[in-house]
Amino acid sequence: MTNAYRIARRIGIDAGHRIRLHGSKCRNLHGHRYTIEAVCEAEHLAHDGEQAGMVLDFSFLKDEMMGEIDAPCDHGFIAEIADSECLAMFAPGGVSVENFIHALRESVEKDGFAATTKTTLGTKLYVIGAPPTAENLARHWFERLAPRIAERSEGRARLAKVVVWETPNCAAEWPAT
Ligand SMILES: Nc1nc2c(c(=O)[nH]1)N=C([C@H](O)[C@H](O)COP(=O)(O)OP(=O)(O)OP(=O)(O)O)CN2
Repeated sequence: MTNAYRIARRIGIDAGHRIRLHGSKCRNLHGHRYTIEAVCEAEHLAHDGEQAGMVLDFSFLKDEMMGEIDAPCDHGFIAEIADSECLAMFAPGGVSVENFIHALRESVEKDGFAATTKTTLGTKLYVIGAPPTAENLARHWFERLAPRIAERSEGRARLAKVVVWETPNCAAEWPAT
């Protein structure tokens, strides 16, 4: 086993979602206080400069988590692109539901997600390509954050995993370690 330093940082967001095909209560529109943890590791600490002695400055890690997760999702609604009944509720006046969902689908196919506030009531909407379970969100946010961590640490650190707690008792992580 290779020795490495590991750091972890958590943020919390509030967001709504539903699990479209769930057989029970999670089909309902509901919300969670999500806790998201990002774990980063490096074989070597920075030798000099403002990050000397660090894998990655905790504040840099927070900046990236806030940009990729908090800004588009906090106090928003996280939906699956296949959940057209749910997405239809967010279509703003003057735009057909078909066109609204088509534009979201194009973004999801191109970028892996769609984020918009051009919705009914200006509600923050974040759309991904899979059901918004803790497992899929952990993988999605891992894929969003990983390149940011590499860049912010000038290649020294890598994202090891993302853990998403949906409730204080239930968590999923990607990748399994
Ligand atoms: N493996 C998964 N199972 C479930 C997920 C998930 O993302 N991954 N999500 C849900 C629902 O979203 C639900 O809101 C959470 O389910 P549950 O644990 O049953 O909710 P509780 O309110 O009972 O949780 P407590 O921690 O006991 O308050 C369902 N399953």
